Amino acid sequence: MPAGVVLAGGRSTRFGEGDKAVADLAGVPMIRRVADRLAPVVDVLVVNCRADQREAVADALSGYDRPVRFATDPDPDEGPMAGIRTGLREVEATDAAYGFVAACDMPFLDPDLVAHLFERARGTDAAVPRPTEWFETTHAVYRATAMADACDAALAAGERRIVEPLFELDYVVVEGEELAQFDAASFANVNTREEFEDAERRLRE
Ligand SMILES: Nc1nc2c(ncn2[C@@H]2O[C@H](COP(=O)(O)OP(=O)(O)OP(=O)(O)O)[C@@H](O)[C@H]2O)c(=O)[nH]1
Ligand SMILES: [Mg+2]
Repeated sequence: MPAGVVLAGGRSTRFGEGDKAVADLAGVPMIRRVADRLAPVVDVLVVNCRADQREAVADALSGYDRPVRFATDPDPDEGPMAGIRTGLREVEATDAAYGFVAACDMPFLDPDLVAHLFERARGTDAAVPRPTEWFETTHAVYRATAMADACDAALAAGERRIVEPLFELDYVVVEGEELAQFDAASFANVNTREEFEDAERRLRE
């Protein structure tokens, strides 16, 4: 019974006016697009956001196909690693052992790739794609307890890079040919207005 975790606790500073999580992207709030792409492959969705975002996010997700649980960081603005920790703690409160963690700004997520990551994570602590030289740590499956514990330790040590807790885990990397069978757009994320408009054009094609 896997879970999805959507990180939405950021301030969208590059985006500018408004919260990109709930911005209307070609007729659908961006976070709803992410949630809809996850619906076929998760049983429950955890949304990590600040308390002041919750009402707008709940609106954006109203009528969603899966149960939605909100998870709010004890302190806001501690960065995405804190969001992963908080989201995965909420996953622990469900009967899911694993969570797929995604940023709220990835409207082209490939559900087949997410399903594949769940499969590859089985028996390990994480399955992380590496389409380039970088690990896609906000597009990865984690064993909830293992990663949440590792994030807590990293945060306590003042570390902010998400690869640091990952490197404490027993993880598999999905790359090369194995990754090539899936849609590379899955990793596309929207930070600026320009990227937002590009995504709109693509969705309207
Ligand atoms: N919980 C939590 N999540 C965060 C934080 N900062 C970023 N995120 C989330 O992490 C993901 C990737 O972050 P960014 O793409 O940088 O988003 P952002 O920080 O809102 O945007 P910028 O202000 O332009 O950097 C997004 O889904 C954000 O919502 C934070 O301080 N706390
Ligand atoms: Mg940021």
